[in-house]
Formats: sequence, structure tokens, C-alpha cells
Amino acid sequence: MAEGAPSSSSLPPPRTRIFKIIVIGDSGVGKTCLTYRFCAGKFPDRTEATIGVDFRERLVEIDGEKIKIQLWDTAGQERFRKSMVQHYYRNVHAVVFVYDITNASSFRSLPSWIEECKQHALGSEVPRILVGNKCDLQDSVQVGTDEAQQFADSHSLPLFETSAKKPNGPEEGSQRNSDHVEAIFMTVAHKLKSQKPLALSQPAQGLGGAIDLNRGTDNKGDRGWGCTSC
Ligand SMILES: Nc1nc2c(ncn2[C@@H]2O[C@H](COP(=O)(O)OP(=O)(O)OP(=O)(O)O)[C@@H](O)[C@H]2O)c(=O)[nH]1
Repeated sequence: MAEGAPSSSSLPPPRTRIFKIIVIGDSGVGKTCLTYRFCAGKFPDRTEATIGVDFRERLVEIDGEKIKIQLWDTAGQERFRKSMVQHYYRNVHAVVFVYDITNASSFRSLPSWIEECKQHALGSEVPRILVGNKCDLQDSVQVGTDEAQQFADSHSLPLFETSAKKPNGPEEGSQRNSDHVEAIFMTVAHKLKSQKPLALSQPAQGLGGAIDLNRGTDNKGDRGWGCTSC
């Protein structure tokens, strides 16, 4: 080793990168339950309407790098959003749109949530996904998979259907396959990591930094993830 060159033991420990993912959709679709399921590993005993925003974090390891996934559980009710909405969108790395498969109105609201992203000048290259929640309630389905898939395709959004309550697959006899909440958020994290490999010359940044996960992408040929109307 050259004299004066830092040995690996004298290098500061790498800072943990933070991926900020916002979860948006109508009130009651299950945003709190989905984020809680991913970060705490279980369905919450009870929830109350989110006021402003709640944060949940989980440290994961992807290809040997520790990454903090920070989920911003936003309020679905307009009266609880107003003052906070600017903060949601600042330095956001990915967006998860949620609707409730047993509530057609929450599905019809999706264009307005997509529009809100647009209003906040989110680049079209920021990964976005669409999640239909409450797949365990098969007797009450109001939004069929085909309809949701059509919508997702028309907006270039990957679609996942899941249940925050019973994420281990469909009930016996159900036609519908449920994605696992864990797999959904990890898919987003993998996407973000692949978009922005950790460069030694570029220290990891948290919320305060203007980390740009969207440049130098390797997503040629990828289908989905962007949003054609955003
Ligand atoms: N059966 C079933 N119920 C769910 C599921 N996810 C959420 N719920 C229920 O749906 C209701 C609303 O869930 P929340 O997670 O609080 O909804 P939210 O989208 O965060 O609502 P806001 O905070 O008002 O925006 C609660 O009664 C949950 O128990 C699910 O996957 N299956």
C-alpha cells in the first residue's frame, strides 16, 4: 500500500443510503396497514386515519449493501394532507399508488393521485407502482384484475394485488393470486438500487441530500415503472 493511502480500517464506515418511497391513495385503502406490514412484519391491531404523514423505516440488505427503506404513509383525507403535501414529494425516490379492490371509488380516484404527482413536478422516470389492496376480501371485489391491469398498462405502471392482512396468498378456493407485501416493496427497492449503483466517489445521502436515483438508469427495455401521464 502506498505511504499515506488510507487503509480499509481507517476509512469511515459507509453511510446507509435511504430510499424514500411515498404511499398515496384514498383514505381507508390500507396505506398504514401495508407500510406497517412491511416495516413491523404484521397487520396492525387497529389504525386511525393518518394525519399529515407517518414514517416507517426498515433496514434491508440488497446485494451486500445495507439500505434504509423509508416509507411515507400519507393521509388519504384531503383535510389532513393540505399542510404536509409539499413535504411528501421532496426528494422522493419512488411512488406507490394504492387502491382498495373492494372499493371502486378508490380505483376511480387514481387519476387524481397521478395528477397530484404531476403537479409536484415528479419526473416521469421516478419509479411508480400500482397496488390493489385487500385481496383477502374476495366476496366483496369491486375492481377486477382485468380492469386494473388495463388501467396499469395505460399508465405504464406495474400492478400488484395484495393483502396487508393476509399476505400469504389467496384463501382456499380463491381465483386470485396475491402478491406478498414484502416482495412488492423489495421489488421497488431493487429497482432503485439498480438505477443508482453506489459510487465510491459519491457518499450516500439521506433526506437532506438531493440524491438523484434517476440518472444513469439501466432500464432500457423495462416495461412499466414510469408513468406515461405524469
Ligand atoms: N380485510 C382487510 N382489511 C384491511 C386491509 N388493509 C387495511 N385494512 C383495513 O382497512 C381500514 C383502513 O386501513 P388503513 O391502513 O388505516 O387505511 P389508510 O389508507 O392508511 O387510511 P388513511 O390514513 O385515512 O389515509 C382498517 O380498518 C384496516 O384494518 C387488508 O388487506 N384486508
